[in-house]
Amino acid sequence: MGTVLTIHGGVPLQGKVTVRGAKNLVPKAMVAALLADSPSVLRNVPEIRDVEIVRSLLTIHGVTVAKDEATGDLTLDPKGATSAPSREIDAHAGDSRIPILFCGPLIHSIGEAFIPDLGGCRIGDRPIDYHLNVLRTFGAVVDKRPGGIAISAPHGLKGAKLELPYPSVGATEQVLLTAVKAEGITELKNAAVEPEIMDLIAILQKMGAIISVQTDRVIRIEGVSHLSGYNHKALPDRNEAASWASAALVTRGDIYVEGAHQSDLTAFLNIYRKVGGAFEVEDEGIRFYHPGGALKPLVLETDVHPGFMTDWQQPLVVALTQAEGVSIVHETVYENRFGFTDALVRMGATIQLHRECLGAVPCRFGQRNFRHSAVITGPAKLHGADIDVPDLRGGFSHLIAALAAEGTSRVTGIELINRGYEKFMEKLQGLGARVELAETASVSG
Ligand SMILES: CC(=O)N[C@H]1[C@@H](OP(=O)(O)OP(=O)(O)OC[C@H]2O[C@@H](n3ccc(=O)[nH]c3=O)[C@H](O)[C@@H]2O)O[C@H](CO)[C@@H](O)[C@@H]1O
Ligand SMILES: C=C(OP(=O)(O)O)C(=O)O
Repeated sequence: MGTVLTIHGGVPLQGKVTVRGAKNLVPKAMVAALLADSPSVLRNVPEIRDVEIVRSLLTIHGVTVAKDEATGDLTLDPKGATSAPSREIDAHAGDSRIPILFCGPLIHSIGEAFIPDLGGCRIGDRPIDYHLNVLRTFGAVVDKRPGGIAISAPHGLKGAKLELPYPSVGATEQVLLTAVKAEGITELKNAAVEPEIMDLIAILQKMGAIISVQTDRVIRIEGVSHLSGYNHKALPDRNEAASWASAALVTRGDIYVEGAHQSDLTAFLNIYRKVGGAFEVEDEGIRFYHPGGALKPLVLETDVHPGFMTDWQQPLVVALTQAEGVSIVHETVYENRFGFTDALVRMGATIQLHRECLGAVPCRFGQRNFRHSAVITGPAKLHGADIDVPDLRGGFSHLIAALAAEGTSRVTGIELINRGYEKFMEKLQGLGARVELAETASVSG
């Protein structure tokens, strides 16, 4: 049995969608609740799979997670925190990237952690060497075991001077979640400063942490011995907002994204305007629309914040297939994030991948045989196809390509999209998309 989504293309998406708390913040805020000695309340929580995974991981570690059915708010009470049965931890292997962030909080609360093998999008190797190196510098002992890693700190966790080789989001969060209760002062150089990290810092500060964000990617943390629960409204999901914005452009539609927050999307909005999209910023959201006429090609590089976020790249590439002329996209964050373009080419797009850095600045992947630059020639007439969703953003980009295409597409593997897009079927239907879900006995991709 499998679920097949049938999409009849050619309908401009029009209407309103609401984005709630960010996938890249909410699960981490839930992990932070483990650091407290009283309950936390998290608001604006989306119904996505990554939240369910972390809820389950917290629950098996003795944290009580209660959901207010009317508001969706979560109350997380860590007072019963304890080791989890390995069988139940193993069941979470391959689920998401968040478990690695349990290391510091679990050591602080119960003295040890067992972290199952990670999941998340397959868009490169996604090693965890930075995470393990910073944990070791704090004094943790890391033991690789079949199915995961065991971590403990027989002599406690102590603040340290650290520098990341690259401003990794997850490794910066690892440092924050560990340093807040480590003994002494931690200084992190080359930290990531994405808005979701700033929101995590806001949460930790509400809990009683002492953290200063200094110039040039330096974060300084003074460890404290106790933290209290927080009450926090998660920042909205800027990546989902950017996805719907691209959907409006690709389908020549008009979508008001309630919850979209201008200052978290500055780099995206500049590119959106340059490619020929229009937007109107309101207090509660942003209206994104295709103003008519031809889209313009451009040259674009993904980067860490405040640059153009890598998770915005895939849906925007679909818009670039409709621009008049040649666009270049240089992916500098992940070495293997253009796999999704194969399906776009099958749908009629002209996209060539190159190993060279086709950007202003050579990146880490230049001489290493990774096809991480894309040349997109438009406008291309897209036609429907059978597609198997490869990953979260790639999958969303396939959906919007199918929505713009002539004819019918059959999409499998859409469960992956639930990991980051809340109620996307309802949202698509609300925007006028002609989509149908069906269960089938045999699925051909
Ligand atoms: C759940 C979550 O928040 N996911 C986001 C997070 O992923 P995530 O935190 O996994 O991404 P990172 O910022 O850590 O990764 C950036 C780069 O650093 C490399 N690296 C990272 C860690 C490490 O130990 N070693 C190493 O080499 C990665 O392979 C990648 O090339 O930030 C990414 C970059 O903004 C986003 O695309 C993801 O949506
Ligand atoms: C890469 C992504 O997520 P994750 O890090 O959870 O795999 C994403 O959200 O596009």
